[in-house]
Amino acid sequence: MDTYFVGSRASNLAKAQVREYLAPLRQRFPGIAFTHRVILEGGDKDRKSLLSDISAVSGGSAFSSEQEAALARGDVDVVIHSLKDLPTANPPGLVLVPPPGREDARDALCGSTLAGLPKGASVGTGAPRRIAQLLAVRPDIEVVPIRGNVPPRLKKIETMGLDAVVLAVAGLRRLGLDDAIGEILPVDLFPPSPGQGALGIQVREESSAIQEILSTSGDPAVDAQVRAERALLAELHGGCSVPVGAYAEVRADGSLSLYAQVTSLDGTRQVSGSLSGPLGEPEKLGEALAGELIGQGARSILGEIRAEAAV
Ligand SMILES: NCc1[nH]cc(CCC(=O)O)c1CC(=O)O
Repeated sequence: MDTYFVGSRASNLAKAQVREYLAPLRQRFPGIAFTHRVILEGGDKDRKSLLSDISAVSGGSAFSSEQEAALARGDVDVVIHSLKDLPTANPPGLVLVPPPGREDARDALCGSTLAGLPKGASVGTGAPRRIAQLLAVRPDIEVVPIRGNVPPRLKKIETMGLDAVVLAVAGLRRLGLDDAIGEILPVDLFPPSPGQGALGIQVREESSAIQEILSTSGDPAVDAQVRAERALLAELHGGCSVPVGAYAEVRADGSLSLYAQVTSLDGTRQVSGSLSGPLGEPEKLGEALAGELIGQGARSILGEIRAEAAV
C-alpha cells in the first residue's frame, strides 16, 4: 500500500482541517494510506512573545516555516495550512496545489453585535487588519491585544472581561463553535485576510504522483479567488501582519471580482477599491487592484505602519 505523510500544526483547528481535507481523498483512493504527522511551530511552542518577534528569530513565518522545512526535507509529502497564515513568497522547490472548497471567509464578532457594543467597549484581537477595521467604524472602541488558539481566545471574553473578540467564522465553524458568533461582519467594511477560510495545500514541486492525487480535490473557483487575493497582498508587499483586507468572488457571468481595502492602524486613513476580470487571470487582477490602491496612497499607509513596527 502506498503511504503519504501529511503534516500540520498541532492545534485542534489544524487537525480538523486535516480530517476535512483527507476524508474525500480516503474515499476516492482506498488503496492509499494518508498518515497524519504533527509538526510544531515557533508560534505554537512560544505562546507569550509577540508573533513579529518569533518570526524575526526564526527568519520566517511563526506558523509555517517548520512545516515547510519538514516538507522540503521529505519528512512529510503534503502540508495542510490555513492559507492566510502562509506567506505569499513560496520557498524554492515547494508549490501550492488548488485548494478544496472554501469555508466562510468572513470575520465574526463574538460576545456581542457591533451595534450592541457600548461606547468605549473593549474588543480583543491582535491582528493589525482587525484593529484597523474596527477603529475605522468605531473609533471609540478600546482594542485589547490577545493571541492564542481559537478556544482560549473565546474564553478571554470572560477571563479578561472583554465585551467581544473578533475571530474568523471559518475557524469557529471547523471547531463546532459557531454558537459563539454574535454577528458576522460585513465584507465591505471588514474584508477578510487574503485566503481566509481556504486551506493551503503545499507539496514538493517534483512530487508529481501526489500532485495528481490531490488535484482531484481542487476547486478551480476557489483557486482563482485566493490567487487574486494573494497576488494583491504580494504586490503591496504585505504579510499576514498588515492591515490589508481582500475578498474575491466569482460572478454569475463567470468573471472574477476582487474587493480590497488598506487601513491605517488607528483607523483614520483608508483606501479601497474593486475590479473585475477574467477567471483565468487572477494574478493580473490582484496586481491591477493593488496598483489602483497604491495610486490612492496605500504605500504611505503601509509605510507608516512599518516605520512604527521598526521602532
Ligand atoms: N491567525 C490564526 C488563524 N489562522 C487560521 C484561522 C482560521 C481561519 C482560516 O482558516 O482562515 C485563524 C483564527 C482566526 O483568525 O480567527
